Amino acid sequence: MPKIVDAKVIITCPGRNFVTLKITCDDGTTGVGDATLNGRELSVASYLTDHVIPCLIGRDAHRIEDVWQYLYKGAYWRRGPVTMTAIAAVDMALWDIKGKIAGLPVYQLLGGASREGVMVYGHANGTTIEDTIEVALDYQAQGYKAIRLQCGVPGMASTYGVSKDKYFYEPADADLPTENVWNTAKYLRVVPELFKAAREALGWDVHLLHDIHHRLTPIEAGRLGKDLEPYRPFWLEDATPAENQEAFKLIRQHTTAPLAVGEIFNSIWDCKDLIQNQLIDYIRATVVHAGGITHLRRIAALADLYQIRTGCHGATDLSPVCMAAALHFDLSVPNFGVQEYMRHTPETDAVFPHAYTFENGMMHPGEAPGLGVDIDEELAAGYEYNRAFLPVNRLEDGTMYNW
Ligand SMILES: O=C(O)[C@@H](O)[C@@H](O)[C@H](O)[C@H](O)CO
Ligand SMILES: [Mg+2]
Repeated sequence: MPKIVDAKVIITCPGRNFVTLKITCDDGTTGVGDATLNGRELSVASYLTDHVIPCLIGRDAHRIEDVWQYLYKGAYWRRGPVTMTAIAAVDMALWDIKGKIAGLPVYQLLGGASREGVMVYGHANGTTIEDTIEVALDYQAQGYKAIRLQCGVPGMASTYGVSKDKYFYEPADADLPTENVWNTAKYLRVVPELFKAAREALGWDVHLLHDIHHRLTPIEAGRLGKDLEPYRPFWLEDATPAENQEAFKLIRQHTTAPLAVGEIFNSIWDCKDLIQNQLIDYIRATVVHAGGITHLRRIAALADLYQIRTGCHGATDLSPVCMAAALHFDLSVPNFGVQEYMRHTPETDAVFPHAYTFENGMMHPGEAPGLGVDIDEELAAGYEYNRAFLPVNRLEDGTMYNW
């Protein structure tokens, strides 16, 4: 059996911070796992270094399920983004090792391909509706079958999802949290206009998505969903903060717009009621923040009972290691919906050489044994950690709000 003899945490910052766990076995096989938690990277690095790695040394790397249960139940303090991101990194690395030793890409170990490729969605954003449509047309020309639309809000200095750079969106933009300002009424006026213009420019053969980013009350989300129904949104994401899973009942009473939630969920318990009461249509939990491939498969299996599909988070603050693992999961899971794909910069891609490919709106993890991704430690060492916080958000009167 491949015994774990070493494990280390690599922190690198090729334009943004990434945390990677690398596990080494006595036969020399190594595996990598993404452990990046945007704005809280060092918490996960410490959890791994100080509390997880000492317990890994000497264990059988093939015992993925037992290691998962050991790290989950053995922590006593269960769940939470830091704990579950650390467990996810170990899980990804062990699947990587198992695939390499078996000489198979991880998707083959998960039951093989259930489809020819993974449909992904890109991010079209712009200060104005016109700017956003222009970028969306470019994504359509690149072959994307699904495009997320986020535009600026007249009268607001900034809003979620709109960046200076139209193709690379990194919200963690300062050494201390940037203060954003929010006005729901202004936002609710512009989004229906955006979707109307998008359907006129892009037609009906492309999926259009939108991320509300936790900023509406349930009834406001019901209002927006109703306003967007004529434009057939593929989904409305994070319509309202999901700590109260019941809140989605109120949204469901008012709109048939499909709902997607879950990128900030870290376990099946966060989404169990949403799934069992069919309050959502897509579950966005990810490999890196929801306990790895092992746990995400359980979430997807529960969702499948209720015809809910996967729509994994895939922002640039999830590293190429997570993207590779996600694509193996996406290729195999029966109730796949769509995969978010915010391209990484060439700088990041150079640090994380990978086998996955993009072509004509679809992605594939490749046939390399394991996850088909690695970290170039020499290159990584050249990028010092650079503290960066996600912004905070306030209403115009100064009231703290959801970012
Ligand atoms: O759907 C998304 O991709 C967003 O919600 C993310 O950009 C999110 O804001 C970041 O991943 C937070 O780090
Ligand atoms: Mg989101």
